[in-house]
Formats: sequence, C-alpha cells, structure tokens
Amino acid sequence: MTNNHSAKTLGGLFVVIDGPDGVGKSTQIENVKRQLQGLGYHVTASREPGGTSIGETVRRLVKDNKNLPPWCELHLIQGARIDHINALIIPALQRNEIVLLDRFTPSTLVYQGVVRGIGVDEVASIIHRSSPNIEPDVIFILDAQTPQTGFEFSSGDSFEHQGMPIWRTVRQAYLELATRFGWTVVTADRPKDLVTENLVKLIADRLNFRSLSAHESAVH
Ligand SMILES: Nc1ncnc2c1ncn2[C@@H]1O[C@H](COP(=O)(O)OP(=O)(O)O)[C@@H](O)[C@H]1O
Ligand SMILES: Cc1cn([C@H]2C[C@H](O)[C@@H](COP(=O)(O)OP(=O)(O)O)O2)c(=O)[nH]c1=O
Repeated sequence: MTNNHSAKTLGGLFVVIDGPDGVGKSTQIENVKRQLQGLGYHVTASREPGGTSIGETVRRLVKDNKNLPPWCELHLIQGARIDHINALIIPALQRNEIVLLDRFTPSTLVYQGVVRGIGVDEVASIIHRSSPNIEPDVIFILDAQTPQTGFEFSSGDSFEHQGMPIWRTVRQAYLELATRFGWTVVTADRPKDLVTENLVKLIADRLNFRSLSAHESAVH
C-alpha cells in the first residue's frame, strides 16, 4: 500500500459498474450520471483503463494488441490504475463527489486472472500490494444472458475478437467472483431505463447510509 486513503475518510461515494462486454455499462454510466446530476450531486465519471493520459495510452495498447504477454498486460493496467486513483479518483472524492467508474479491479481479476490465466489470487495480491489503499463503496456487476442486441464484437479488440465462447467464460467468472468478493449483481436483461432506475435506487440507499446530501456533494 502506498498511502492510507479510503473512500470513507475521503468523503464522496465511489461506485464501480463492471461486467462483460456489451451488457450496457457505458450506457448506464451516462444515464446514472445524468440522473444523479439531476438530483444535484456532483459526479465524476471515468473508465479503466483510461481517465488520465497514461490510462488512455494503456487503453489503446491493451485493446489493439491481442498478443501482449499476460503479465505485461496486468502491469500496464495496474500501473495506469495507480495513476488514475491518485490523479482523478482521490481528488474527486476529496471534493465530496460521486465517482462513477466504467470497469475497475473486477475486470482485472476476470480478464487477467481468469481469461489470461494468471490466477485470481495472484492478481488480487498484486492489486492489493500496489494500489493506493482505497476501496469502492459499491461494485455493481451488470449481468445479462447474452450481450445486448445493439452490441457487435470488434474484430480488433484483444478479448472481443474471440466472440461468444470467451464472452460466456467472462460472464461465468464475474458471477463466481461476485459471490466470493461481495459484488452486487444487477440484471441488465431489461429495458435501459429500468436498469438505470434500479442502479440509482441502489446508489441512493448508499448515499442515505453515508448521509451524503446533494448539498454536501456540491460543496467544493
Ligand atoms: N438494457 C438495454 N437494452 C437494449 N440495448 C441496450 C441496453 N443497454 C445498452 N444497450 C445497447 O447495447 C449496446 C452496448 O451497450 P454499451 O453500453 O456500449 O455496453 P458496454 O459498455 O457494457 O460494452 C449499445 O448499442 C447500447 O445502446
Ligand atoms: C479495466 C480492465 C479492462 N480490460 C479490458 C477489457 C476490455 O476488453 C477492454 C476495455 O474495453 P471496454 O471497456 O469494453 O471498452 P469498449 O466499450 O470501448 O470496447 O480492456 C482488461 O483486460 N483488464 C482490466 O483490468
């Protein structure tokens, strides 16, 4: 661990939306962000890999290179995450904002730990030892039987080019690890607006629990 921050001492609320490709994560990040802003909250939305110039560079590297050695991929992604946490996530939480992330450590446990074969315990250990000490308040895993109808597998993407067989492995890994790590599985096989409504309600429960009002979130 490199420092002792946690979302609880920083303020704000740290929310992750993760899950397989094409289940509607990006759609929900946008919709949930808009709804929370409508309620008066300040929201920082970001994605992994990404969110900073280092993160966006790593994103291109990982998405464009199908044959990166697994450990190289893991260290690039985790390195970008450290920068993302320090440069973007911690400052937003210090401003009492709601941070909404499209993918975070669950993706690394599933893609590098399971799909690339490094092992979940090994990846969990690397994440634990190298991350700034900050945990999401809640991790949602969007789950659907298949990708949404509008989704098309990209032939250039490092994982998507392998199509449905890998997609099913990824889905299964998210479901199994959700039980182990206490992630909240949210059904995404429904109209977008109903998924958003459910997510906003679950987030509102956490905001009430943390007593974070829109006024406090807006105070910088
Ligand atoms: N609940 C839903 N029902 C039907 N289509 C959806 C739903 N959520 C998202 N989509 C569509 O599915 C496609 C993939 O959604 P996207 O948000 O990009 O997924 P992800 O970020 O998980 O890869 C998009 O065309 C989007 O409009
Ligand atoms: C965050 C993260 C992402 N990834 C992969 C999963 C995805 O294939 C890719 C990110 O792409 P994705 O978020 O699905 O973006 P898009 O909707 O533009 O395709 O990075 C990992 O392998 N490990 C990680 O830790």
